[in-house]
Amino acid sequence: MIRYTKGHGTQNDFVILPDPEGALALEPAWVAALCDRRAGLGADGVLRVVATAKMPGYEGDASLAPWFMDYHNGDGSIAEMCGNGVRVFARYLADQGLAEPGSFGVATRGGIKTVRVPADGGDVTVDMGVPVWPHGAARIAWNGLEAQSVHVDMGNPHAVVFVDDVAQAGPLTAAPTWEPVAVYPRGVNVEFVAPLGPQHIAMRVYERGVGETRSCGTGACAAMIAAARRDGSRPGTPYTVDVPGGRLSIVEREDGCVEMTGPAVLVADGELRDFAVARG
Ligand SMILES: N[C@@H](CCC[C@H](N)C(=O)O)C(=O)O
Repeated sequence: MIRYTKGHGTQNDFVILPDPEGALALEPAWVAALCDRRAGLGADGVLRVVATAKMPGYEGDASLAPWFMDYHNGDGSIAEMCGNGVRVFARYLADQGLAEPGSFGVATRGGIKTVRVPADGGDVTVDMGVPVWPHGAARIAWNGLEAQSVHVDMGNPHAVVFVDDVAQAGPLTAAPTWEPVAVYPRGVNVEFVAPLGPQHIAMRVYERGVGETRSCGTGACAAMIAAARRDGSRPGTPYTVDVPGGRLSIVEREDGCVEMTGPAVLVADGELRDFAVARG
């Protein structure tokens, strides 16, 4: 039996799989079956909890971040970073006694992220590092519409499209396309961003490897950076990003790092049966 915990950050939901020895082989089809909302547990992605020292290919200093967040999208593909995921992962480590509440490092494919987990169960903050902006631009097409995007790299790629109202994005049931194709050789997450007030934006997202989700932490940071550049805001100016699943507070610090704060909730613990059999 494989133990799991289910959690979410602003309704971007994850199955957390503790695997300290790195013994589980997460085949893409198995991950996709687990994340299937009818035949599986259902989730936007999987967070495997592996001791950093046991993570093949990881070359960083495991003493700085003893736990590695092995993130997989709901379709089984692997992404470099997940901003909501790392906050939920940090909550899990503190909840399980694998890390002391307070400030600690989490190893990810996008480098070590420093998180702050309050002991009282309050919102979790993550230092997302320095965004790369602008990193090219593309013409995004979706639902018969087209617009120019701003590319912001948060460790993973984001195309931010400004609209007057996020409802204009329409039903995001199919992946947006882009031209020139070479701008995003590994695919891209597309954020639709509309103003709500001073330093306050709304965002909907079509996530690479998932589809439309209720929130995306790296996407919210990319949206905030694109909006702050467009507004001419100075570092240190806090922004509020409303997503369908809740609210995130984001600030670009004076040192250039982006800090994101929001809820990180654990909702259930359980044991998995054999999904290969259950699905067949
Ligand atoms: N939901 C995540 C982002 C997950 C990865 C993304 N779909 C990608 O493929 O880059 C977040 O909260 O950042």
